[in-house]
Amino acid sequence: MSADTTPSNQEANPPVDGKELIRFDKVTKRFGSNTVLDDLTFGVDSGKHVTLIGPSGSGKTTILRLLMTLLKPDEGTIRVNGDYLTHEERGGKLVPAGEKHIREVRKNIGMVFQQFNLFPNMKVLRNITEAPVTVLGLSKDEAESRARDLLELVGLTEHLDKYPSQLSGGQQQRVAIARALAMRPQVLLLDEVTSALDPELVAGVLDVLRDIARSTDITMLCVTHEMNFARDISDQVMMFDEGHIIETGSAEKIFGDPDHARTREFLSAVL
Ligand SMILES: Nc1ncnc2c1ncn2[C@@H]1O[C@H](COP(=O)(O)OP(=O)(O)OP(=O)(O)O)[C@@H](O)[C@H]1O
Repeated sequence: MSADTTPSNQEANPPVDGKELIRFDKVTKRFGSNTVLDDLTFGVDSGKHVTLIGPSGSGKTTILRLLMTLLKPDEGTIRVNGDYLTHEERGGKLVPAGEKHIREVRKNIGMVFQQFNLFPNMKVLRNITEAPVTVLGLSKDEAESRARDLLELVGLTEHLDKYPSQLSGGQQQRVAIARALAMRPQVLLLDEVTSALDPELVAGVLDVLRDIARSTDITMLCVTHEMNFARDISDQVMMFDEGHIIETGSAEKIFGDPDHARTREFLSAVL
């Protein structure tokens, strides 16, 4: 990692607003000569539902992948709940984070992908209990009780004994949502979770997510092309274009009366 990615030691115990859960500070991400995120700074408050919108290739998924530590920023820092994702404090100094630190921070973050990524050789119940048992150290009984509650929430109680291949895409995606929530993360990242579904299965998955947004205090970061869904659940919408957030505001503001011409152009193409 280059020196300029290391925050100054003065920032080792940064004053993080009690309500702020996620903070990107001057984050730049490049793939070769392609600068995908350019000196990006933003924060997300705890409990908020934030939707990232913008043209294809504008860097939305890259934000989620950075938060999952599937990618590392070339410059800048990312904090979740005050903890640096890519650095840790050792002997009063901030140094590049080790695997253990990254695993700890990651426990706070759940992600649901476009492809459901379930374990094909495990039944539904085990798909949901596996990580709580192996990563969090829950007993099998505790994990199963948590999984049963979540299966009820996503409307799949009667399918707990099936393999993923015996379920529809929409049902598999609802299992993936339950699996992410079983870790009780503070943040749920949703990356185009309905894009791979047949159109008739989309509504069921979005309804489950609407329910979760309404009934839990989880912080959500959502990349979606489903603009009606975005309008329904979002406390805040961020419009991305070429690696920058060009406009952000309430769903009412962004969908109803955006300031930026690029936002109007984008929305008129997708709405
Ligand atoms: N692993 C990678 N290697 C090289 N380039 C990448 C990689 N991942 C993403 N990119 C590039 O980064 C840019 C931003 O991609 P990203 O997936 O974040 O965009 P997006 O806004 O989510 O787009 P979409 O709406 O199409 O999913 C694109 O130009 C993409 O080709």
